[in-house]
Amino acid sequence: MVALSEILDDLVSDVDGLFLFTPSHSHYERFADLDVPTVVIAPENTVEAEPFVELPLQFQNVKDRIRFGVEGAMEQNIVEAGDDIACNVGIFGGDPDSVVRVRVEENMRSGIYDLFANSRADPGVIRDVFEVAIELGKKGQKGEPVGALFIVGDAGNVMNKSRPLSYNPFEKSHVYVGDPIVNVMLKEFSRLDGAFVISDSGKIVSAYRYLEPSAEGVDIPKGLGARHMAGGAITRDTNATAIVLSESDGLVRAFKGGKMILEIDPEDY
Ligand SMILES: Nc1ncnc2c1ncn2[C@@H]1O[C@H](COP(=O)(O)OP(=O)(O)OP(=O)(O)O)[C@@H](O)[C@H]1O
Ligand SMILES: [Mn+2]
Repeated sequence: MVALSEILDDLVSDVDGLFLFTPSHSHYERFADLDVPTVVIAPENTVEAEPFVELPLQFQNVKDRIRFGVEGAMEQNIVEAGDDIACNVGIFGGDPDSVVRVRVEENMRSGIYDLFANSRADPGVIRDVFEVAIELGKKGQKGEPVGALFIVGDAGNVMNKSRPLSYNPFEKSHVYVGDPIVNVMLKEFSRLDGAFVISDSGKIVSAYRYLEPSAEGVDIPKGLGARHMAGGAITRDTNATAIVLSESDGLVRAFKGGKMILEIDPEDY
């Protein structure tokens, strides 16, 4: 007879680190005297862990969640290419229920961490816009699916590469994304054409912008239409990040540097 734990031991043997995703206090404490470095990846550092990587969204796709943690830890020089790590994540529900062994490699970088942490706009602004797009994707506009295009950061350059489709309802206002009232306004205006332009600090600069970026060298998945092309392309032409809700498939996608970085289904959030 062989004990199961002996065989599964391979999964964690000789790892260079343990990544704990959103552990409870008691779960975290069990690893206090561990002989390998422990990194906590969570929305908030409630366990006061060091090192810690802040998770802006509870990515439902486990690969996205792990990539975010690994890329964040690479950025903080906690791990490097060639390291093997064990990731303790919760797949069904919040509590960690699984162990995934990952070899850290430079070419596994998807840009998911960079998208939130190192965009022109503040990380909180990127997260707030994601939240609006997710909410809009879940509920639609009066029950009907709706699309929306948010161009976040580097607003001066974005304005220079776009033109108004209609009068700008945000012309003289000083309103910021993340404010619940503003989120209601964004949802209301999403029924109409064009893009929202949002500044680095989250100020809504304009609605109804028709983007006119050069689409040269833009690498976006086939099958996506003009909204996604324009959103993707403006992120190559400027330092903005684009967050796009598709009316046709209901997914939220993010583009940076002319590339699609992340794709999520609002129904999972
Ligand atoms: N260059 C652009 N700038 C701003 N908005 C645009 C631009 N091109 C298209 N749109 C907006 O996107 C809407 C949908 O266009 P289209 O169906 O071609 O895009 P799509 O990428 O297929 O998006 P969806 O998945 O939502 O259908 C248009 O009605 C328009 O409001
Ligand atoms: Mn379409």
